Amino acid sequence: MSAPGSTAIRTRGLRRVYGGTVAVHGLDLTVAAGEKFGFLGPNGAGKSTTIGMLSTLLRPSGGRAAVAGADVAHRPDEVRRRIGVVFQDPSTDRELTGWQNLYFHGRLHGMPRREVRARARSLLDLVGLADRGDAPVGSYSGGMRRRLEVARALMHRPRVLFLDEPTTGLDPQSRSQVWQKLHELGRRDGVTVFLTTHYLEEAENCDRIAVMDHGRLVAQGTPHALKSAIGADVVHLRTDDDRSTARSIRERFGLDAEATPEGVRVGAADGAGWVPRLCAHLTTGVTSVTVTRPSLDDVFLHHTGRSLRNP
Ligand SMILES: Nc1ncnc2c1ncn2[C@@H]1O[C@H](COP(=O)(O)OP(=O)(O)OP(=O)(O)O)[C@@H](O)[C@H]1O
Repeated sequence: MSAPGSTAIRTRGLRRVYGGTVAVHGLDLTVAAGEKFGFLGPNGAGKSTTIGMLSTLLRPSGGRAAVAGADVAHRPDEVRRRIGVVFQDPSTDRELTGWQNLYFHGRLHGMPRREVRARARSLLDLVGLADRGDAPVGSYSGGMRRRLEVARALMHRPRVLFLDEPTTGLDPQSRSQVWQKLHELGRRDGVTVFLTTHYLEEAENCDRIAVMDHGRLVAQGTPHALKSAIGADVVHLRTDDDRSTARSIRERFGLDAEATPEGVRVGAADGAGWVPRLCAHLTTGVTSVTVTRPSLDDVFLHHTGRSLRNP
């Protein structure tokens, strides 16, 4: 549990070079405690390298990073005690039961037996595996194994959870189950979640997003702000009198409104927020309103030239 308003992750000029390749160029990132932070980028952008440095598996070539209050280069053991990590490839032991996987992880972290038992049961319950805890992991589905990995990463009560593509390869139902559990965790324990993903709906679920390309940060903000920044929403209206409605919108709001054969078309920065104000102003009858927003895929395409779905 972290104090509200505190910083969970802070990097300044963080850099990693592999031989002649600069994988991460001077990254400046600040993630608040309790945030769900999405780290997006095309293949090879430097996401895994960044997670590797933040989780102390890779030594930075330059710059600084502090995670859960400890410096990754100077106090890596402290960082490790305070974080949980779920990697792209499953790493739970298939021969052991779900409960045993959690138990051994807790013991490895020096937790007392009694606490480990109670915590393992409660986490199995949290991730919806209470009735399968005594079955070997080899008998689990992909989604169940993923949820077990999240539970295991949480055993030692980390303050920051790193998830590298936590739901890749899962069906939509398992993905939404994993997400539901992550939301519950955020609400219950205030754990900071830092994740990479290629799924739009997962990115939408984040409080804030950073987009990385070629080792550099190219955009960051809330999903809403990022979408608003790349262009206006389009508001379509069907009215009793499209011409006079379009004129009235232009005069009253100074927006680009046009009467078309399909109705009135208006460009507005925050369409959904503007429509109530519009309705309060209009004297003509409105029969329908549609607001079309730029998607996060549009944001990704705008900043990286590639689609998030097909990086
Ligand atoms: N061990 C390594 N040795 C040399 N180059 C590496 C190594 N690991 C990564 N790189 C290079 O560093 C850059 C960043 O790779 P990284 O794996 O961090 O990207 P990523 O955004 O996580 O990509 P993906 O979405 O494919 O996992 C790439 O150019 C990659 O080829």
